[in-house]
Amino acid sequence: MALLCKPGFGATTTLNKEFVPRVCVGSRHQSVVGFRLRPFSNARLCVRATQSTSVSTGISGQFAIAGINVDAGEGGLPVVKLHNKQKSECQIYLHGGVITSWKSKGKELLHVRPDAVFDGVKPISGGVPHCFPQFGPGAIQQHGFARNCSWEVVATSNEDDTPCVTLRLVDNEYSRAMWNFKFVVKYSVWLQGDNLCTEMIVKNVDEKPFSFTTALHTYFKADIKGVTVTGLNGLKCFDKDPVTKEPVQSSEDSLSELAIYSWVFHLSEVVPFVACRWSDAVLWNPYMTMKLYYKDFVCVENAKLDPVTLQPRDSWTAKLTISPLSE
Ligand SMILES: O=P(O)(O)OC[C@H]1O[C@@H](O)[C@H](O)[C@@H](O)[C@@H]1O
Repeated sequence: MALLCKPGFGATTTLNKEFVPRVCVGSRHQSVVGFRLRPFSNARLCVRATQSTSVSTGISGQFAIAGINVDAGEGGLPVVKLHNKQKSECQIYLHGGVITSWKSKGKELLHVRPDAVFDGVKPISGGVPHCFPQFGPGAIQQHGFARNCSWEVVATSNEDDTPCVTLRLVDNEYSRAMWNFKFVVKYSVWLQGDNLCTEMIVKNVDEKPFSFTTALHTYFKADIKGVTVTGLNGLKCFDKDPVTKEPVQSSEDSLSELAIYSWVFHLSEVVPFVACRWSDAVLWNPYMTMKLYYKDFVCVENAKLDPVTLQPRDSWTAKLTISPLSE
């Protein structure tokens, strides 16, 4: 299943037959997909995103401070761990700059695929991987190279029990061989109360313009038999499910709040939402192409699918806050 949703593009839905997996959005697809999809009011995870025009992270400080540790993780790869007094925790691997774990009050909310490799070469499949500078297939490798490059820590802070780390990725020989541009991406991850927050800033430090597409390809832990994703109503959808026979959505609206209802999240209450630079959403589950383990997660991805063009010295910023909603 792959469903790409964009705000404000009119009333039609385009179906693309190239891809095998299936769509599961709400109960309308019940008969197509062959499993039951139902919302659970006591089980909700809200994905919200906020817009920012600022290019400053406002973060400074030493690396090893209270609330922030670095360890050797799987495969001996360096992993940064954040925790706060509200019992939120997360882990970010420098390989790929990927958040592999986010726990709220002891409950894991992200999913790392069982076939994920931690060899420092291939991308780590799961958690919150980057797709940059290309989302999906295209001129360079699928989902770009940022997810299999080594990011560096450039700042840490922990003010008001808000542990934060800022990672940086800059062009190198490997990236320039595929995508011949000089760039800097800064990616900050922090825990604010129960929320997991990120800010991504892409800066053009070249002398020529460049364009990119990008996404945070988030894998949420979920029992696929009991999951519903809401917030996609009214968006134009590009549906890669060859089985779907009719448009998935029909009217115009804007991408606002996305919420995931699943057995796994024993959570409730909606969090307010503000529109974002992550203007698009991608809903994906591999279904039978990964038949051993498609049941345990749903990807709800925050994306920018229309290319962003940056002139020299310009930057682009997008923020995301993911809020578990307590009972
Ligand atoms: O398998 P990858 O490269 O990690 O990407 C995961 C999936 O990402 C989705 O967004 C794509 O629609 C799929 O085609 C792809 O398989």
